[in-house]
This record gives sequence, C-alpha cells and structure tokens, in this order.
Amino acid sequence: MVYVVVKKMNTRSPAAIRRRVSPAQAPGCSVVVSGETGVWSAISPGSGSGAGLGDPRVSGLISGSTYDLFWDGHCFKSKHTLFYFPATLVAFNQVPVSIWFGFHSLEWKKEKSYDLDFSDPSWKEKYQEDWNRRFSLPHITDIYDLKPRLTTFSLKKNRTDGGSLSADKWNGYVNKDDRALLKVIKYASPTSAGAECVDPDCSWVEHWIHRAGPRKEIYYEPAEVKAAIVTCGGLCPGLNDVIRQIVFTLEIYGVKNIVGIQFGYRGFFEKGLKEMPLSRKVVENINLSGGSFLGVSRGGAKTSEIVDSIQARRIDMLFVIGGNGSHAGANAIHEECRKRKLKVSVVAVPKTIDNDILFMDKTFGFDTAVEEAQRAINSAYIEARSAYHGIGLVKLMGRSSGFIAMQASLSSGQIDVCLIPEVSFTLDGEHGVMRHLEHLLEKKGFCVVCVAEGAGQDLLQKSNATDASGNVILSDFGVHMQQKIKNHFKDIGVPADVKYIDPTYMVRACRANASDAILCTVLGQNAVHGAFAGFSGITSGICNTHYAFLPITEVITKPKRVNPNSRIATKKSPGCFFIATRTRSPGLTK
Ligand SMILES: Nc1ncnc2c1ncn2[C@@H]1O[C@H](COP(=O)(O)OP(=O)(O)O)[C@@H](O)[C@H]1O
Ligand SMILES: O=P(O)(O)OC[C@H]1O[C@](O)(COP(=O)(O)O)[C@@H](O)[C@@H]1O
Repeated sequence: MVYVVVKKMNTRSPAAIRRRVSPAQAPGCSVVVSGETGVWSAISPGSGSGAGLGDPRVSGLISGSTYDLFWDGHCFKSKHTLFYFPATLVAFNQVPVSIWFGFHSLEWKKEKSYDLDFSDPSWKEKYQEDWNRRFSLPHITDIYDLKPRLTTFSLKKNRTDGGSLSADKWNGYVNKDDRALLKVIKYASPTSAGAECVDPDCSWVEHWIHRAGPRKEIYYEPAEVKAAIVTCGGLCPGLNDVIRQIVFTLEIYGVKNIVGIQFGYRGFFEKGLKEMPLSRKVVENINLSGGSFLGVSRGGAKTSEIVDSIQARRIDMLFVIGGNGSHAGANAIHEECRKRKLKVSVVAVPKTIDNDILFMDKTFGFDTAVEEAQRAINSAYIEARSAYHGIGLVKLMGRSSGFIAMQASLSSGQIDVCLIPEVSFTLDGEHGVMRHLEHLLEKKGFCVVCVAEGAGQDLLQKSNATDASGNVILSDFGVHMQQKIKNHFKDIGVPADVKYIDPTYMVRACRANASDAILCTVLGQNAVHGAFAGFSGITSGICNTHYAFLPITEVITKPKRVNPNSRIATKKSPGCFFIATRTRSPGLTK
C-alpha cells in the first residue's frame, strides 16, 4: 500500500518551486496521487497548463479508483490509494506519468515495499525489516562524514547507589541500539478484543522504536551551537514548560546562544519579528502561566524562505513545538536543509490538546484540557440538574478527533450523550439523538450532552473555507445543537431549558497541570538530547509508556483518531453512552 500525504499548501509561487519528475522514468505506471476534493491547487496535463478543480480527469481520479504511484524513479503498485489533506501541485499524463510537486513538502512512504505473502516463511522478517527501515531515524551523518565527540551532558552526578555496575562503568546514557516495543499485546486470535493483526493468524510481530534520551557521544560543539525554538499552531497548556526545559537542557550541554522565534514560522520571515535571546534567567518562571512565551501563529509556512532564514541566522538546531501541521513543516525544513547540505538538526515536540498525533500515548496539554473541560461539564450538569427539564450542552475542541470530549465525558461521569467526529449519528427520527433526549427528560428530568467541535459535520452545511494553515474551518456544531434542541422541544410542546457552554479557549489557555508539566519536562529534555545526538527530522514522544524518538514522516501520515470500538470508548461511565451508528437506537447502545 502506498500512502501519499500531501498537506496544506499555499500556492503563492508554485511555478518557482515545482520539481519535475521525468515521465520516461515511469514506464507503465498509471497515475497518481489522490486527495480530498476542494483542496487541489492545480492539476494539469503534461503541458503544464493548470486545469484546476473542475477538471473531469481529476474527479475521475478522485472517485476511488486504484492507481499506481510514480515517485523517485520507481513505479509503486498500489492496491489502495488513499490520502489525507492533499493540496499539492500535481500534473499528470495518463501513461506514463509525470508528477510535479508543489513547494510544500510531499511526504510519502511506502508502507510496504511488497505485498505480504503469508505463505512465504520469511514474511515476518521482511515485515520487520521494512518496519525498522521506516522507523530508522534520519541522522546528520547520512549526508556528512562527521566524527562524534564525548558528550558534555554528564550524568555521573545523578547516580544513586545500588546499581549493579561499578561507578566507573555506569554511565546512564541511552545506547544507540536501545529500542522500545511499540505494541506489547500478543493477541491469541484476531477475534480478541481490540486485536490489531498483521497476518490472518494474528502472529506476534515485533514493532520496535528508538529509545529517547541522552547519548554518550554528540555531534555538535556546544559552545559553537546556535539553537532556536519555535511554537506553532494553536495554544496548548505546557508550551512554556517545554520551552523552559529545552533552554535549561541546552545550557546544561553548554550552549550559550539560544533564541526564540516569535509567532510560529512567521517569525522566520516577517520583518519586525526579532529573535528573542533566551537563557535560564529569561525562562525561569514562564511555566507559571499558560500560552506561549514566544507566541504562536498559523499559516505562512514557506519552507524555502524559512530555510534561507535559518541559513542567514546560522541556526544549528531548531526545536519545533507543534501539532501535525507544524510537524509537516518541520519535516519540510529538515528535507530542505538536507538538500542544501546544511548541518542543522530539526527536532519536534508534539503539541496539541486534541491528542491526535499518531503513536503517542498522549500529547502534552491533553490531560490539562480534559481536566479543565470537566469544570464546564460540571457546570452544565449543575445547571441542567437544577432546572425544570434542564439540558446542559457542552462543546469541546477536537477538529477530527474526539479524544477530549470522550475522556472528559468518561471521567466526569455526568454526561448522558457524547458526540464525536469518529461516530456518525442522526438527530431526528426514531433512532435520532432528539428522541433519546426526550426519553432522558422523561426518565430523569434532565440530561447533559457533550459534543466535540468536529462531530456531526455531515449534518451541517459544508464550507470550503480554511484557516491560514489550510485546516478546514468547521461549521459550529455546538451552536447548531443548541438551536436544534430548543426547536425540537418547542415543536413537540415539551418544555426544555437548554444551557449551552462553550469553554474551548479556556480549556487550552490554562497552565499545564502536574502530570503535563512532567511530560513537558521530559519531552523538552529529550528533544535536546536528540539534536545533540545528531538526529534531524525526528520527534520526541511518549509511546507505550516509553520515551521515544520517531521519524516525523511516520507520525504525520494521518491524525490519530478515537477507535469507537476500543475498550476505552465503550467503557461507559454510568448513564453515559456514545451514539453508535445511524441504525441502532441510541437507547440500545447503553
Ligand atoms: N504540510 C505542511 N508543510 C509545511 N508547513 C505546514 C504544513 N502544514 C502546516 N504547516 C505550517 O505549520 C504551522 C502550524 O500548522 P497548524 O495546522 O496551524 O497547526 P498544528 O501544528 O497545531 O497542526 C503553520 O505555520 C502552517 O503553515
Ligand atoms: O481557533 P484556532 O486557534 O484556530 O484553534 C482551533 C483549533 O485548535 C485545536 O484545539 C487544536 O489545534 P492544534 O492542532 O493546532 O493544536 C482544534 O481542535 C481547534 O479546531
């Protein structure tokens, strides 16, 4: 299966940055890349003239056929095309193919370089080899012939007695071959609860990822390093904690030149946004408040200009704290630095209250957001409980993933209905949400509903509008629900007192809670260890309870989403349920 991930491109100067692949290199390869209608920037036949969105050949391509992909001199046979946030500039001929790539990065991966043949006795080795290749970490020695030096980050002083090694042998560093297992359950059968299987027998297959932490050898002279930190996307509790830890850890290595880039990627090219010199003294107390000390922004990512700026500023290490979009940006910057043969380490730290980053147990800020969301739920509950036929309605963030709504609902124990983007439902009719609310008012006299912002989008009028980063601007489902409930009960002549709470920005503007603060500390430290170890194009996360480094290309293939059939999603706090399908009665899912 070939995945092509093309994300959020602005088309300001596409012609200047097209990269052409010769059709002659792809004999017999029948096209191409697919994507979401509406965000294609331009598609043109071989001549290169832009055809655009309405082109019937494009619709034909998008309508679910199977195509092969030509990339990098190879024709990859694919069984599925599939994709996510496309918007790159692609031009094609029917056969053979020619593809131009737009200036924002097109990340692609071969998920498998072959079709797995389970009758082949060595299929497992092949699978694991492929996995190891995919999860290997890009390193500056891939393009440079560099010798490491002994680290300046000493752990000796941290040793406590009682270890099995003598003091002179113990060092506490992470070995470059250390790995953590991403998946630890051995399912006896594909029918086991939550089973994720590679083959039909659900054989045990090891999925190893690289362990994060300080290495004994480093690839930079700390005294010569200039390190920069940038925070992008939306706010998230803990941003300041991560900035602070990165600065502290850089200083421990001996770095003197640390700067903050203001207001996201924008700070790289917007005149008037100066670098902020950072030091322990400057960042000492920033964790005491929410927000980002450096400022954040969406949009404006022009990779080549950013790298020009990195070059001009002589930055050696760039720490990008952000979500899926920022990671795609970080990877594009890393690739561009490689192309220009710059010795720069680009290391990301996953940030988003949505908790939608692949492979991560959780992203920092998520816990805090859930905790904060519960205050709103509790208020909605009190309002609903105290009113005659009260209906409390809370809208929480979660563009494409309903983790906050789900966790806040489960942990509060006060929610009757939770609607998330991953589960479709109807509002009207026998099996609709409204009928269930009627039933709740009749039985209990009140009810509380929680909706994620991305829920029910198929029931609303679609908008093609996007924010500055290219994220689709969603229709407001919370407001829609509020009106819908009011109108419904008015229509059926049943009194209902609806109280609507939208705490979205309060949930993410607050300071990190204790558990997030610890997560931020470790993630920030590990990001610095990763950069000094010479990795670039990586991210630092917590996966299966272990701190790990992952190649960015793997974590941005798609957003992590709630599995509505998972055991956590189906574990219900008393009275709470998720609308399960269009056809089943919500009442029956209880
Ligand atoms: N595919 C991409 N390539 C390069 N930069 C990107 C890409 N997608 C988003 N960005 C940039 O990353 C930054 C943050 O993206 P955004 O989607 O707003 O937030 P998040 O990182 O939280 O997902 C923005 O400046 C945006 O322009
Ligand atoms: O109003 P803004 O700043 O665009 O943010 C809204 C978005 O922020 C989020 O909470 C998280 O976004 P990020 O992935 O950028 O952190 C989304 O759920 C929501 O759609």
